[in-house]
Parts: sequence; C-alpha cells; structure tokens
Amino acid sequence: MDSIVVQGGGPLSGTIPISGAKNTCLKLMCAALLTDEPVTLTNVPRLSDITTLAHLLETLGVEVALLQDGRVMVLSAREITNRKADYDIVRKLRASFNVLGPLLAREHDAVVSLPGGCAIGARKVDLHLKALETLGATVELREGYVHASAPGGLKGAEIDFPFVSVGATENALTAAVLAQGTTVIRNAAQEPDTADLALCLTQMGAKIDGIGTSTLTIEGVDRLHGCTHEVIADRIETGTFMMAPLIAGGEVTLKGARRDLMNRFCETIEAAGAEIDAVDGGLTVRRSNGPLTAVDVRTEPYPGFPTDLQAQLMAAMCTARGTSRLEETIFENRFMHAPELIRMGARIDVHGGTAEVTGVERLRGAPVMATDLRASVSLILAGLAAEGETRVSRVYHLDRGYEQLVRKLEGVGARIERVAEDG
Ligand SMILES: CC(=O)N[C@H]1[C@@H](OP(=O)(O)OP(=O)(O)OC[C@H]2O[C@@H](n3ccc(=O)[nH]c3=O)[C@H](O)[C@@H]2O)O[C@H](CO)[C@@H](O)[C@@H]1O
Ligand SMILES: C=C(OP(=O)(O)O)C(=O)O
Repeated sequence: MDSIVVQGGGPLSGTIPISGAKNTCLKLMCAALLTDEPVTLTNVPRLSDITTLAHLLETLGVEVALLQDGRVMVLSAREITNRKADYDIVRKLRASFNVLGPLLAREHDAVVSLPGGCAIGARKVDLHLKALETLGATVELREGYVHASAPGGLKGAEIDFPFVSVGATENALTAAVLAQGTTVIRNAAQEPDTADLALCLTQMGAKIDGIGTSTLTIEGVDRLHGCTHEVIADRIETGTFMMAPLIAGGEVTLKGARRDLMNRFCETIEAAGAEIDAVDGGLTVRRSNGPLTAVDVRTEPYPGFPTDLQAQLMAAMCTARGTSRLEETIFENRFMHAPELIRMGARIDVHGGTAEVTGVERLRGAPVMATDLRASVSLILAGLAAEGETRVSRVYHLDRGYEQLVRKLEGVGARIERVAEDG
C-alpha cells in the first residue's frame, strides 16, 4: 500500500487543471442504464471510483468503452442482462446504489446491495426506498440486498423529502423520468451534480422542470435516447486546491474552475483572507498578506457550505489567526481528520458536531492516516506548510476522488511524492 510524503515548504506557483466532477460523473454513468442507445460522457475524471462503477455497470450488461486516454466514456446499455448489483462492488462506493432508480424504471425489477462509501456516518437509504415506494415500487430488504419491483411500471407521484438527500433525489429523479405521469419532488437537492444529471437527462429526452431548484417536476416519457454530455468541473477538487496557496502561500491558477458552482465556499475563504480572481477559463487564488483569519462555518446542502470541503477548511484554519468554529450538520462522523491534525500540532476541540480550531503559528509534520477521502486530502494540505515531513498512509482513499493529486501539486512547486509503504 502506498503513502504520500509531503515536505513542508514555501509558496506555490503555477497552474492546476481541474478535472470533471467525480460525484456528477458517477450519477451520469448510472443514468446511461435508462436507454438502449449509447451515452457519451466527456471530461471524465480518471479515478478509481469511476473504474469501480464502470465495472459494476459491465456486470449489468452495459458495454463501457474508454476513448482519449480515459477522458471520454461511451456507455451502451443496449440490453440489461443482469438486474442484480452485487455486494462485492456496491460496498466499495456509495454512488453505485444509484443504479437502483434507473434499473427499476427500465426493467421494472432490480436487486441492489446496500451501499458502502466513505465511513462518515450511518448513511441510511430509507429516503431512497421511500421515494421509490411512492412511485409504486414494492421494496423488500433481504440478506443485505434491496429487492425492488414494479411489475406494471412506475407511476408518477408526489415525493416530499423530509430533509435534503443528494443520492435519494437522484435515485428518485432517474426513476421518475420513465414513470407513467407526473412526479413532483419537493425538498430536492440543488447540488450542481444533481442539476447536471437533470440536464443530461433532458438531453436524453426527459421532461424536467425546475432544474437547480428545490422542486423538480418530471413528466414521464416512454423512452429515452442517447446523448453526448460534458461532465462539469469538480467544485470539490477546485475548493481543495484553492486551499493549497492559502496554506502554503503563493498564487495558483485553477484551469477550468467555476466560481458559480461554489459561491458560498468562495465567500467564506475570501472572508478568511483569500483573493480570488476570474481569469480566462479559470480562477486564480492567493492569500492576502499575513496569515488567514479564522472564520466560522456550518455545512449545509447546496447552496450552503459543502460538507465535502469541511476537512480542507479545517486544515487551513489550523494556522489561521483566532478561533474558528466548524459545525458539521450533514454527517455525524466527519471529523476523523481532527485527531490526525492534532498529531501535527493543531489545537482542535471536537464537541459533538462542532469543532473549535484555534490557530497555531505552525504545524509540524508527522505520520498520519485518514479513513476517508476528504480527511486524507486535508492532511496533505496541512503538510504543505508544516515543518518537516508528513507521511499520509492509506492513499487508496485519495485515488477514489483526486486525479493525479501528486502530479498536480508537484506542478505548482509542492515537495510531494508517492512512495511504497515500505519505501
Ligand atoms: C457519491 C456522492 O454523490 N456523494 C455525495 C453525496 O452523498 P449522499 O448522496 O450519500 O449524501 P446525502 O445527501 O444522501 O446525505 C445527507 C444526509 O442524509 C442522510 N440520509 C441520506 C439518505 C437516506 O436515505 N437517509 C438518510 O438518513 C445521510 O446519512 C446524511 O446524513 O452527497 C453528500 C452531501 O453533499 C456528499 O458529501 C457526498 O460526497
Ligand atoms: C463522501 C464522498 O464520497 P462517497 O459519497 O462516495 O462516500 C466524497 O466524495 O467526499
């Protein structure tokens, strides 16, 4: 198993290309199950999560072809040959549970293992199942699998989510597009990933109103067709790399980054001392003079501050002036980076869903380990300006969601390398 070793150093400078969004691409891939015509995705990020989901889709009968060095993916679900998504693959990533809606909509029958994904909370799927039941499916849980069927097809209905769930909104949406009649989804996720999925579905012939808002109205159609769709820029990767010059100093340009996908995040880091400029085809980020200033944050569904950037902000707050209060409201176990940052000299107090971070002059490198994707990257960010060496193990988490992380950071002058665990 590899580790990533970072030597704390000086200012960063240069350009980092931003990849297509993991969480968008995964849901677009699931949507390809809805049609017997090819769906072509461009700007596909090269990540292990993408490979894992492609493999799952292949087990269902989808032909997956990669072109242009993996940047373009053509998915052809001409015939679904298997309606069972196996535990061995589904346990590896949360997004694979999103084959359920499309399988049920097209085949009227599906068996999908309960999912895995980052261990950041209980992550139930009750809202997904309730929504599909509202659309007329019969759902049973047996031996770790969801058995769902709707012999006469799904029927449009009103779905009122009690709170926002990205995955449940997307499963309901991809089921409703082929249901008979009208579906209204209230309290729907407004995340750019969900909106991009809805846009792709409309290109496939779906009828959806209210894209990007909290109420989606879907008029079911008999069939969908193929399309070509470009995956939007990864706002979480963008936010992660924005933190690098804020922590280590310098100025970095993020090519392909879009501020309109992450306004709240940008406003927050500007309040902390970031300067962000729009440049041709991207964003430039630098720290104003002096250390960052502590800011308080509460994670919320979009358009609020994203939970997927909370760990990275915490890394920056470790050396900010003052005390920052970070409240995590989405997941109940998403401070696993805190004890590791403390090992690097950070002052962090966690009480339930709130972490208080009091800035220190400097962190010190240490061997650290994280148990989820964003926690892992926060330790790399912290290492960029820490005194000495930081060794982050269990990097397979990073491979799930960051394409060429080492190369991208090296390209702006970070002293970072990937080594075999015993190397
Ligand atoms: C692959 C993917 O797109 N992952 C993202 C997605 O995860 P995911 O879709 O799993 O996140 P949700 O929005 O569904 O989860 C929000 C909250 O609702 C709870 N919940 C969810 C569904 C359900 O049926 N019952 C229930 O109780 C979850 O445990 C969590 O506490 O959105 C999260 C919130 O922006 C992001 O952090 C993840 O990166
Ligand atoms: C939590 C994440 O992924 P997943 O939902 O696949 O666990 C993430 O991308 O930060």
